[in-house]
Amino acid sequence: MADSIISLKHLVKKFGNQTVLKDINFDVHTSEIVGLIGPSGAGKSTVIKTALGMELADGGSAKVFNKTMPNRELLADIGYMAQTDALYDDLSGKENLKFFADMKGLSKQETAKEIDHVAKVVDLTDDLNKRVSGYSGGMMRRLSLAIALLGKPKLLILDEPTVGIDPALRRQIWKELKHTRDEGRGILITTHVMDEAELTDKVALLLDGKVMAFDKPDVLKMQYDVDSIEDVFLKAEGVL
Ligand SMILES: Nc1ncnc2c1ncn2[C@@H]1O[C@H](COP(=O)(O)OP(=O)(O)OP(=O)(O)O)[C@@H](O)[C@H]1O
Repeated sequence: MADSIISLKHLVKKFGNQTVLKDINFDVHTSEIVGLIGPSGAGKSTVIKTALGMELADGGSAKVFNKTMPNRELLADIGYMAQTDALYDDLSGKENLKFFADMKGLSKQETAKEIDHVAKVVDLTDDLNKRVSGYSGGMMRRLSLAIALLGKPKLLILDEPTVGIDPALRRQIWKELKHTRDEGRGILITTHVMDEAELTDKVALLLDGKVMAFDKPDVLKMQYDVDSIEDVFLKAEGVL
């Protein structure tokens, strides 16, 4: 059995009197891409932030690499792409990448090689020397993804990484994610694009503060007796 790299057990998160996460249970293992889907406002980002220790859980436990986050020692092992870009606007794309490579403790030689690679994956090679303030929204998303990929972290946590990215590049990014998975690393990804959910190894469907379904896309389609993950989603929501 592959190692569990994210383990969420009976996780509860409240904001004021709103209980967003009621009882969240699922694991992400090495060599696995887990897709977290659910309606807008269901709590997908909250699951991620609580797992990463950016939000404090009100109950249950969230472990990453068997440790409670935040944990500075694990920084280099996790590539996190948030839903909103946290970039330095006054710096160029390359300077941003250098800054984050430094934070992750990459050597100078590794940094140059990695920047070259991640820039190619997100198709930003020709724009690396432009200041981020002049980037389009999609370019900023791509730079954020490139930063998350830096240094081949053992775990990637990506919150809506392909928003604003066109289909050809999206395909290229998924190729890289599968390659990452095949190298024995793990990925937790949220998406609104149901075609992308089909590409994951397991889908966690978040509804009413709980994971209503968690299994391989094909198994879920069989269970719900439908042909697509989109229809699984709609049936679970009671729309179909
Ligand atoms: N810091 C916060 N303070 C108060 N409420 C919050 C906070 N963060 C999230 N929420 C609330 O928790 C709920 C879940 O938000 P979250 O961003 O996790 O949903 P999501 O599934 O990621 O949504 P989307 O798909 O639209 O990004 C929402 O009702 C949101 O308003």
